[in-house]
Amino acid sequence: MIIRVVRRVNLNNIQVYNEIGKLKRVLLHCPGEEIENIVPDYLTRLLFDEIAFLKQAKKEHQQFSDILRNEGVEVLYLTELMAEILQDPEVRKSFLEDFLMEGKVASQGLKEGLLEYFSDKSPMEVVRKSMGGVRKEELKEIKVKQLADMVKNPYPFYLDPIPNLYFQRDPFASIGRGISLNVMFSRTRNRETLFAKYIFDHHPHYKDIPRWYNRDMSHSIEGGDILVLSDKVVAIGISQRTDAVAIEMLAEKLFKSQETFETILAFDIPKTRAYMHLDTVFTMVDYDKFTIYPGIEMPLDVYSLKRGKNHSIDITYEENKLSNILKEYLKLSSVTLIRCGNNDIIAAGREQWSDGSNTLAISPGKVVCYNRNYVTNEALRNHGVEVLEFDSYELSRGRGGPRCMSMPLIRENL
Ligand SMILES: NC(=[NH2+])NCCC[C@H](N)C(=O)O
Repeated sequence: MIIRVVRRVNLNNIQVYNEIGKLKRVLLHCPGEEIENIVPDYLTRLLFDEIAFLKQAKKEHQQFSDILRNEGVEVLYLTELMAEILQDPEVRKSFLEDFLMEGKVASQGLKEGLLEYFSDKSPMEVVRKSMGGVRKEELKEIKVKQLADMVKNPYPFYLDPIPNLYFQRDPFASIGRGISLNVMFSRTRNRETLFAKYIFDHHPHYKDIPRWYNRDMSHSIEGGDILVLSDKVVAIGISQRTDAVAIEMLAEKLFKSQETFETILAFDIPKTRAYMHLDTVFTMVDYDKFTIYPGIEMPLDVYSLKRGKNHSIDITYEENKLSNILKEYLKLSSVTLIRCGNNDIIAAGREQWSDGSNTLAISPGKVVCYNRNYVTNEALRNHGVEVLEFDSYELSRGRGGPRCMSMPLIRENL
C-alpha cells in the first residue's frame, strides 16, 4: 500500500529547542462537529465551561491560522495527517479497533454496528466522525448480542465527542527532536492521544521520532505544562494535570538520550482549574521576557532536575525567586516578568481566566494573543513586544488560548 502524501519536501521531523525561535511548522485542529455535540449536562466532564457557537469558533480559528500563514508558518492539520495514514486499510482497521475500545464500546453488537457504520466512510469522514462523536440516532440498527446491547440507556451518544481537540498543545509535546506522547489527566481527553499515537506510529514523516514519554505509562503529563525554554532547559509544571512522577520519568529518558537538555525546572503551581497548566500562568515571549499571572508568583516552589553522572538525576529545591532562577539557567543578565492584567488585580483574574498569559511566540518578541485580553496585550506592547491579535468570543469558552491551540513541530534554533 502506498500512502499518498502531498506537500512537505524536506523536513520530516520535529525540531523544537526553544519557545520563541521563528515558528516554521505547527500542528492545529480546527474545531468541528465535536463542539456541537457538547450537551449542557456533560459540560464539566468534557472540560468546557460553556457551549461555543461553532460557526464563529471556526471563523476565529481561521483568523488564527491566517495570522500564522501570513507570518510564514506552515500550518498542518491533525485531520489531514490522520486521513493520510487511514488510507492504509490495515492502519484504518487497527485504529478503529483501538478507538472503539478506548471509547468504551464494550458489547459485540454495538462494536459491529459501529464498524459497519464507519465502513463506507472516506478516511477524512472516519477522522471527523471519530472526533465529532456518534449520536445514537445515526446508527440504524444494533444486533442484540449481549446484555449491554439490550439495556435501555438514555445517554445520547454511542461514541462521545472529543471537544478539546482544538487544544493541540496537550496530547503530545515536541521536545528537541522527540516528543512526549502524553497520558492525560482526564478520561475525556485520553482518546486525543490515540490520534497522536497513530501519527507517530504510522505517518511516513513522523514515525521514527524518539519518545520521551508514552501514553501507556502510569502518571499523567499534558503538553500545556511543558515549556522548552532553551536547548538546555525545559520547564514543566507540577499541576492539576501533570504529576511529579511523570516529570521524573520523562527526565530519565531525556537525559539518557543524545539531546542537549541539561536541566528540567519543575514549577509547582496550584492545582485548580483556572491554572490547569503551566502555560495558563506563564509563557515566554522574548529572550528575556515572560508573561506571568501574579497569582502564582509568591510563593512558587521550583525544583531543578539535572542530568547527573551515570544516568542519575540530581534534584534540588531552588531557593531563589523566579526571576533569579530564570536568569541563572538561561544565562541572562536580567529578566522581565510582564504581569497578566498589568498590576490590576481584577483585570489579572479576568484576563487570566480567558488565557491572557497564554501567548504563542512566533519569533523572539512577537506573539499571537486573543484580542479580548486588552490590558495584558497593552502591557506586552509597553514592554516592546509585538502583539498580533484575533477574535476570541467563542474559542476562549474552552479555557485555552493561542499557545494551547498550537503544537510547534519546527522552530528555528536560536
Ligand atoms: N495548554 C492548555 N492550557 N490547554 C487548555 C486546555 C483546555 C481544556 N478545556 C482542558 O480543560 O483540558
